[in-house]
Amino acid sequence: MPVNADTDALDDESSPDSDNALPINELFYSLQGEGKLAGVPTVFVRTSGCNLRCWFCDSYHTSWEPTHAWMDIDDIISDIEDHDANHVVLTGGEPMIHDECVELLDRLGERGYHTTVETNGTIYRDAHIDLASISPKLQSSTPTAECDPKGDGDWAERHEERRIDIDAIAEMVDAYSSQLKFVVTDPEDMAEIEDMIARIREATEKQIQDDDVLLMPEGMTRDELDDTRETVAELAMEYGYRYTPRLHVDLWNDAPGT
Ligand SMILES: C[S@@+](CC[C@H](N)C(=O)[O-])C[C@H]1O[C@@H](n2cnc3c(N)ncnc32)[C@H](O)[C@@H]1O
Ligand SMILES: Nc1nc2[nH]cc(C(=O)O)c2c(=O)[nH]1
Ligand code: SF4
Ligand SMILES: [Mg+2]
Repeated sequence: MPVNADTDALDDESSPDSDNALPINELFYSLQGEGKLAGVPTVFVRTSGCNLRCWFCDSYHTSWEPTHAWMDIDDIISDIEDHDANHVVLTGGEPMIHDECVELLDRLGERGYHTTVETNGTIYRDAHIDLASISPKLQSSTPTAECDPKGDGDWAERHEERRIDIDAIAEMVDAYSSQLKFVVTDPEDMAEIEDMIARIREATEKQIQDDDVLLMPEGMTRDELDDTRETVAELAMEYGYRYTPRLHVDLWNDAPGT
């Protein structure tokens, strides 16, 4: 049976038919919308289940109310191969909570795919990863009662305890090419970002360049991004970090499968 690193991660009691399966919320072909590879045609594999609960999570049905079908790794690879792309993004939810993501990534690597993993940086795994796209979660992501989409703040304490593991982030930075992609909700986030980058730099053997650090405006829809993107672009110029758009939101708003 697949083992999840976190028992809160999957609320659904359904179980897979085989040992080599992952809970998949969606699999689709689009353009990479975020980060250094924005614009590259990519197949997205979205696992279900997360060890955190950001109030703003744009993938609500992988975290707050996880839904999925179990898919054998063979079938996931076969669906990926139906698309004419050599980039694959493994995302979620939090893909690294699942042991089986290692086999999927290694098999994609053997087939010559470029793999990006979108991760919150709390769990390190040794796997074929061409780009670790690490998005450490700031205090402003915590689902307090005022912003919790379920309205009760029940997850605030667990989220706060788990959201940062500097050693896990440093291990990823040492092992893989990486980018650090911070969701910015407000200029006040910058102090925490600066502090976190200093702590990660101290913990790694690698040089983290300023343009490996990306600021991404918070916003699930074009309207929401209209309120945040310019401020975040100006913060990127002020601090010398890189700005990343949310190209898929600019192009397709919050349409499913984009
Ligand atoms: C849904 S998460 C899945 C991967 C992993 N759990 C993580 O958080 O990095 C994919 C990416 O979307 C970002 N994200 C989620 N909700 C967002 C929002 N409302 N605005 C901007 N970025 C968001 C995350 O920070 C992450 O970089
Ligand atoms: N087009 C597109 N690009 C993305 N890059 C990271 C995404 C994610 O949800 O992890 C994402 C996504 O959901 N869509
Ligand atoms: S860590 Fe990622 S998937 Fe989990 S709640 Fe936050 S944004 Fe959503
Ligand atoms: Mg997304």
